[in-house]
Amino acid sequence: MTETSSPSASPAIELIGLSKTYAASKKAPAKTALHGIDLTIPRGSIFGLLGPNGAGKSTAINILSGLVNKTAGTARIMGYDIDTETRLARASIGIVPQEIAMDVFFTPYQAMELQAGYYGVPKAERRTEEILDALGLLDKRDAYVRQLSGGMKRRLLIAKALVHNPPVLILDEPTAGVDIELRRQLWEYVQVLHQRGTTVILTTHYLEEAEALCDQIAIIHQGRIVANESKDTMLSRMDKRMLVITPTETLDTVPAALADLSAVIEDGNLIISYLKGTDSVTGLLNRVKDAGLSIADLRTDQPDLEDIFLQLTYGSDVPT
Ligand SMILES: Nc1ncnc2c1ncn2[C@@H]1O[C@H](COP(=O)(O)OP(=O)(O)OP(=O)(O)O)[C@@H](O)[C@H]1O
Repeated sequence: MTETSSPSASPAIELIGLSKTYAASKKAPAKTALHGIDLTIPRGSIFGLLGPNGAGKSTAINILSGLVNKTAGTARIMGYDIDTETRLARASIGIVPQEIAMDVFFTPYQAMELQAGYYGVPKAERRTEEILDALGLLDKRDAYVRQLSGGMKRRLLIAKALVHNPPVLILDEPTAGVDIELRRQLWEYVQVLHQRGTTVILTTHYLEEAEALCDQIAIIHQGRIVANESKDTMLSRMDKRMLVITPTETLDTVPAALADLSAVIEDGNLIISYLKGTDSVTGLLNRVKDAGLSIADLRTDQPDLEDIFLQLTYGSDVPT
């Protein structure tokens, strides 16, 4: 194994031209799940990888964990190439899977010890009790996994992913189907890991979760990265507002006098996009009146991360 990279200067994750095409089977034609994606995840970030079902998130994660072979491109974890420095790359990452599939005949303590053995963590360096304690499972250390609640099993999955103290932790849909209290606990623990310097990557369908936790967000859609920016930049798109005007007479097209505005007609309403703090709503209303429209009703709408997400992934009707 050659170790030519310079891990200390490298990002936590670096994907360059990463592609995956699943081969055709009797039941389905070949499917390209990733179209040469480039993605850099900085060290120490809490990074949200968002995308609708089937976008390619699991494929990307499974390539990093070695479950799926890529078709082309390069993937590095903490600077270690998954092809040429496989062992170091694997040791650098912990993955908490979506599915709760566990051997029910082990206790949490035994499950942790087995996992530590799998990663070759020497007995003296194991932190089994410390990790179980951090995840609120110490009092269940000797219970059978089958006796644990769904939330406890999920926490045990996180505990197992931490046995080798990986600098990068990937949580695949960590709070799907989890109650509010457990979600809050998991969020708190993610913050603790973050404060300790762990790079945390999470996939989630809950945009609220990404908004609360992540400092950087990438959106993947049909195997392509369609946005990748800091959360603040993504949220600053929210300076955009929509002025929704219901005219007294139904409109089919934007009046020519308003053609220079960012405006569309939807369900007979005139929707004008503007920037809060930059454009004057009074000025816009005067323009509308000068165009000869009389206003029956009006309101302003604010896009949120959900709108931005839909706009980027479904070409939704949020005006830009
Ligand atoms: N083993 C496989 N064989 C063939 N096609 C696959 C395989 N695994 C995934 N795909 C296809 O590749 C595409 C991407 O799937 P992937 O599971 O990576 O998406 P995802 O973003 O993780 O979705 P989800 O949020 O539903 O888990 C989908 O069209 C999926 O049907």
